[in-house]
Amino acid sequence: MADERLIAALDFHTLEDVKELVNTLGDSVSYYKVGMELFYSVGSEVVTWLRGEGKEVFLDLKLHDIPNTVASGLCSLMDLGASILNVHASGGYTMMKTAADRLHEEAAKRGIACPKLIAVTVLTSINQEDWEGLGHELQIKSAVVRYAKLAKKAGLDGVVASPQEAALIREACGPDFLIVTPGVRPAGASADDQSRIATPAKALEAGASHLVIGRPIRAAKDPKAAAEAILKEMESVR
Ligand SMILES: O=C(O)c1cc(=O)[nH]c(=O)n1[C@@H]1O[C@H](COP(=O)(O)O)[C@@H](O)[C@H]1O
Repeated sequence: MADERLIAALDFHTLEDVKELVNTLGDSVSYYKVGMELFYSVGSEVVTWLRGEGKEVFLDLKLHDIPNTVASGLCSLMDLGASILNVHASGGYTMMKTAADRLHEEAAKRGIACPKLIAVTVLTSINQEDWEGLGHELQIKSAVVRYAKLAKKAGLDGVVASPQEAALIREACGPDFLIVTPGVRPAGASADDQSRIATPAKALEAGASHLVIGRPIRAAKDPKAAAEAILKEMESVR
C-alpha cells in the first residue's frame, strides 16, 4: 500500500507518459511531484488529472523573484489543489514572509485549505566546489540550516534539502517541520546529476518527512517493482 512519505517525481513532458506511469504504479504511490518540465509542457491540466485520480500533488515550480511577484504567483497557483508549493529560500526572508502571509490571507478569503509552502535551501545537485564557485564561505550544511531557520521564522511549513542535512534541520526546526528530500538513491543506483545523496532508509532515519524520488522509479525497467522495493526499505523506518 502507499506510503505518503514517498513522492514520485513526474519529470515527463506529456500527459500520456504521466498517465502510463501513474496507472502502472497504481495504489503503490499516492503522492506525485509535478515540476517545471511537466507544468511548462502540459500546464494545470496535469494537476487536475492527478487530483481526479485521488493523488496528492507537490507542485514544484521553485518560485524565485521579488516578494510581490512570488506572492502573486503563488496565489495564482493555489486553486489548483496541490498540497505543497515551493519557493527558493535564497529569495530571502522578506520574500518568504510575504509569500506565506499572502497565501494564508488568500486561502482564508477564498475559503479553501491553504497549501503547505516550503523553501528550497541548497539544490541537491550542488557540491562544495560549485558552492564555493558562487562565492559562499559557509559550508553547505551550515547554509542549509540557516535557510531552514529563516524559512521557519518567515512562517513556512518546511524545506527541501538533501538527506545529508536532514538531521541538522530536524534538530534546529523541530518535529513538525516538513523536510522534503530529493537526492535519494537506493544502494548501488546511479547518482545521475545529484551530488548530496543518501538511501531511502538513511534519509528517513535522518529525519526526512518526505522523499522525492524520480529516475530510480521512472527510469527503472519495472517501475512498480522499483517503487515497491523502495517502499519496503521505507517500512523499516517508522
Ligand atoms: O525541489 C525539488 O523537488 C528538488 C530540489 C533539489 O534540491 N533537488 C532536486 O532534485 N529536486 C527535484 O527532485 C527530483 C529528483 O529527481 P531524481 O534525481 O530523478 O530522483 C527532480 O524532479 C528535481 O527537480
